[in-house]
Amino acid sequence: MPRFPPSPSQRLTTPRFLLQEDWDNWGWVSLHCLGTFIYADILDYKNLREIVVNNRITWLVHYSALLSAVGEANVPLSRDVNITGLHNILDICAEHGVRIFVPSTIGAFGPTSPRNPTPDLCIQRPRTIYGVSKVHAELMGEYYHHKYGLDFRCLRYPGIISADSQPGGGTTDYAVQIFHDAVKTGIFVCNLKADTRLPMMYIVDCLRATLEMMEAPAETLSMRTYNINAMSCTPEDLVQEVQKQLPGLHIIYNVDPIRQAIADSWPMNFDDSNARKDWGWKHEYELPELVQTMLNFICTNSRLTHSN
Ligand SMILES: NC(=O)C1=CN([C@@H]2O[C@H](COP(=O)(O)OP(=O)(O)OC[C@H]3O[C@@H](n4cnc5c(N)ncnc54)[C@H](O)[C@@H]3O)[C@@H](O)[C@H]2O)C=CC1
Ligand SMILES: CC(=O)[C@H](N)C(=O)O
Repeated sequence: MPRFPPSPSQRLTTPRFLLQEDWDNWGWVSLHCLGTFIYADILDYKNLREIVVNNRITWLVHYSALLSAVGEANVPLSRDVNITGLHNILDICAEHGVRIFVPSTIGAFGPTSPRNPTPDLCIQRPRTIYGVSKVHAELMGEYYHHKYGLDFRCLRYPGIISADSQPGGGTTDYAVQIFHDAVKTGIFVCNLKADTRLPMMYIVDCLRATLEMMEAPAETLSMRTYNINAMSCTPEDLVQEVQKQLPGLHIIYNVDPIRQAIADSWPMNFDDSNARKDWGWKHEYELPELVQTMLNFICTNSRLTHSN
């Protein structure tokens, strides 16, 4: 078990040298203690440009966004953050020769896309402002690549499951919340139907995929935007796996119609064969390992919190 919080010398370690067990145990928590953090508004173009220039940024990973469910609750803010914010970032990167990674999502597809499986190239007509903004990001990034030579790279993530932060207002939030509630109260209220199948991935695989795609030689990339996948599961599958460890877990299904409609329009299975072929993508975590790792992390953290 790594020391937490990391010592000053550990803080100097770059993410690339973190051990697998560090990721498993502390994940982003370790990363949080490694670098300089500057609060910035993605809509403040001048300030962002100053940060990029003053810190000699060469790679920009652009994660700021409003996710699918919160986006539907505030369309103007979502449009500003997800679309205007992206424009700011693309312009700064193009102007200063900065390479850029932007995550897209299964939410970039819609009810008219093939859902089982969903390939990289097919109809994309999402019905959420989140999905529309992500299709826009994919197309704008690819356009800047062809027009200005911007090194734009993009992965469409499935629902990402991680233990060290609270879910951010997405349709796949249930798959994170279940672990916290299972450990804290033993009761979980699920806002999607038991048989809603969606692609999912553990955060460690997601971060590794991101780094591998960013490091892939340009000539291996036949596309600038790739699907990546690990597993595909329903709330029922997840509940059964968690109950193997915590048999007392009680589930109540209380479906949220907005989230359910979004989930019903998203891919059930994600075809990531191009990522596997072009730059060797391979996931490591299947559902049983994911559940075990999540429960270990949350139980250890809650024991530490109670003993402090
Ligand atoms: N978590 C998931 O399952 C998936 C996430 N993604 C993408 O990964 C990225 C990160 O997602 P999460 O960490 O889950 O979401 P999150 O909601 O936890 O984080 C989004 C971040 O954006 C920041 N933000 C919002 N408005 C801002 C502004 N005006 N200026 C600067 N920052 C602002 C928020 O403070 C927050 O830290 C997003 O682009 C999302 O679309 C894609 C697919 C799946
Ligand atoms: C899959 C995503 O993009 C995100 N977690 C959401 O549910 O909005």
